[in-house]
Amino acid sequence: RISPRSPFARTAKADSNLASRSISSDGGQFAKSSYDYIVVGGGTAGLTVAARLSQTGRYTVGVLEAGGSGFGDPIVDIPGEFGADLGTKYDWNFTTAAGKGTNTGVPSIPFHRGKVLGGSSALNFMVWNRASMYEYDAWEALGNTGWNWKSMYSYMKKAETFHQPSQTVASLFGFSPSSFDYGSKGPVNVSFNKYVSVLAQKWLRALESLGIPTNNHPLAGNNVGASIQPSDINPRNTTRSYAAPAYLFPNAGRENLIVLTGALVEKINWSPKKIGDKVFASGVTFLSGGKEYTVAAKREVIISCGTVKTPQLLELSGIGAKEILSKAGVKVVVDLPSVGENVQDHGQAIMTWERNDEGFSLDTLRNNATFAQQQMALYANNSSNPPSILDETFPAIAYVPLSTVVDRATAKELVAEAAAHVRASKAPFKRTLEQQLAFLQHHPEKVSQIELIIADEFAATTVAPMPNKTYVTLSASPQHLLSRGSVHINSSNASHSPVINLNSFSVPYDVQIAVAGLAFLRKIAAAKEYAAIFGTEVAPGPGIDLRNYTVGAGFGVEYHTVGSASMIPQDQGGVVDSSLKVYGTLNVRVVDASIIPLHMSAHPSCTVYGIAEKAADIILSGK
Ligand SMILES: Cc1cc2nc3c(=O)[nH]c(=O)nc-3n(C[C@H](O)[C@H](O)[C@H](O)COP(=O)(O)OP(=O)(O)OC[C@H]3O[C@@H](n4cnc5c(N)ncnc54)[C@H](O)[C@@H]3O)c2cc1C
Repeated sequence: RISPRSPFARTAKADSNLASRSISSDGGQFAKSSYDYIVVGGGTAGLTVAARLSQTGRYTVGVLEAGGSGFGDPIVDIPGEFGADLGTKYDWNFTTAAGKGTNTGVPSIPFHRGKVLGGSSALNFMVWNRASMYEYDAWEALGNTGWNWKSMYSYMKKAETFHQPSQTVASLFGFSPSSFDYGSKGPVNVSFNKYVSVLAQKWLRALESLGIPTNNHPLAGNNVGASIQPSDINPRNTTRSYAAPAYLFPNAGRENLIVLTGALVEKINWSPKKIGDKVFASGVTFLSGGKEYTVAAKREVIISCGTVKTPQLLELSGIGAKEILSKAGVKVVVDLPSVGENVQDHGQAIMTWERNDEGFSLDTLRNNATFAQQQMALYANNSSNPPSILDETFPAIAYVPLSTVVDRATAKELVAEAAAHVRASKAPFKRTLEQQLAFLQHHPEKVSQIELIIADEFAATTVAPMPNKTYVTLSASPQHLLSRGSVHINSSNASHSPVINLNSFSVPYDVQIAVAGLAFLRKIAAAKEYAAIFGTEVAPGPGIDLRNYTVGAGFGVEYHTVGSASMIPQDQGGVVDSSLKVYGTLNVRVVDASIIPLHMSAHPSCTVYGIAEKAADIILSGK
């Protein structure tokens, strides 16, 4: 199935690039060469760093990706199909561990990660945004010179090309973006939805009526307030602009960039030579077509497997806590106890209502086959008048401080509770908690604690949608949980999933924030702008205890996992240094969302591209 508007459906050049030897599934052929850089994982960060390293022409780059290509598949390409590729062959289909200890009762949930060229950028919901400047500056304050807002802003801009919305779209949203806030020459296309739902049209006014100011520059270093946000969508053909079409397909003809799909890397191989007590990677071992191969790296091995598989690969290669490795039967190469620790995600609690208005929503695609066909025809024609509902994602978002969702006295009590937790914490990551506390104490109105989103569809997990009904969903997502989770191996087999312990609500403070956010959603539902739209609340529904719902049946996360190979000084619990080199190694780096030491109030993909852009410059500068 090829999407009617696949970015490359009609370009002979791209087809010949794809057919060229640059992208293949022939493991034997791939292993015949050695590469200056081997990049493990052809996902968001992996394809970015591979494209930039090969761009110079000086180096050969070999990328090993476990998944295949989603090239032209409508469930990947069509924005309004977001979510349709979850649970498919493009997904690792992990499951989280059920909560234990103080987290008891939090259920195990499906945990999605991309297993496809482009990785999770092919699966995500295309929200394109950045956190506040304070949150990036906190990475530098943790001991990472040069990792600050100024630098990250320029690298995030380097990754993107911004497209202005049409006048009609801008006036429907009630918002005119400034192109100065964005980049103009990068591979990822960033634009505003062409289809503007009635919910999004009323968003800014509804939130203003609740005291949340409109922010017209949410991607320029201050994200607090209600805003209309862009998505990583190519407006020329309204297709997802993700790492594969942005960084790989246009460069797939490069002789020095070779990509192997269907290749599961099992471990890093070590040279017998050491320098001091540091080990040197000679290459990797991988499985392809049922056979095992080794391939040599002349300069470096770069791990870009994402927050779940990166710590797994490090541990399978002998880098990790010796107790965990020994238990799984893996020989210790570098005893680095922080691998797989410091895992952070954004929690997510949602409320769904039946709609009283007669309008369409994304639910109508499910309810009405004629409507679905009409919308697909509009989509295939790239119609802008009227636009197709399949052009829609999630433009209406707000980032808010604690003072929005609780009164001043409660906010003060919550900050005191957070401070007590941080003071008592003995975790090696105490400094990350202290930085987090500084957000609450020193920048209470400038660093957002909760994200609010409105969605034009049913999204509840505790009940099923009724046929022929349409729905509206609101979500509240705590952005700075104090809880920390882990990802570790319990087997030496690379095909087995690691144990994902999100541990999301193990600190009572986190539960209170999530519940306060959830309760605030009812205020949005009651805003006069939405009076004609919001009907009966179907989830959680009247009478359901919000706390039990948040940590029980309604538990969810935003799949924004970071931190499992944190960039922090080694004596404070780090896995990589500020040049992204793994401690104890001479030539292994991690380049992906795992290195983020402290979570931010943003959807991470824009930041991950920025990290990979910066990493390429660090590597090329010889650091
Ligand atoms: C459902 C969902 C919704 C999301 N929504 C948004 C959103 O709207 N906006 C946003 O900004 N972010 C969103 N995110 C998060 C964002 O997509 C990720 O943070 C980001 O893409 C992670 O990039 P990465 O490079 O770290 O990992 P990935 O992009 O996941 O790349 C890792 C790659 O490594 C490969 N790999 C792993 N192990 C191996 C191995 N052993 N051998 C070979 N290959 C391997 C994988 O198959 C994958 O291709 C969402 C994520 C999900 C899952």
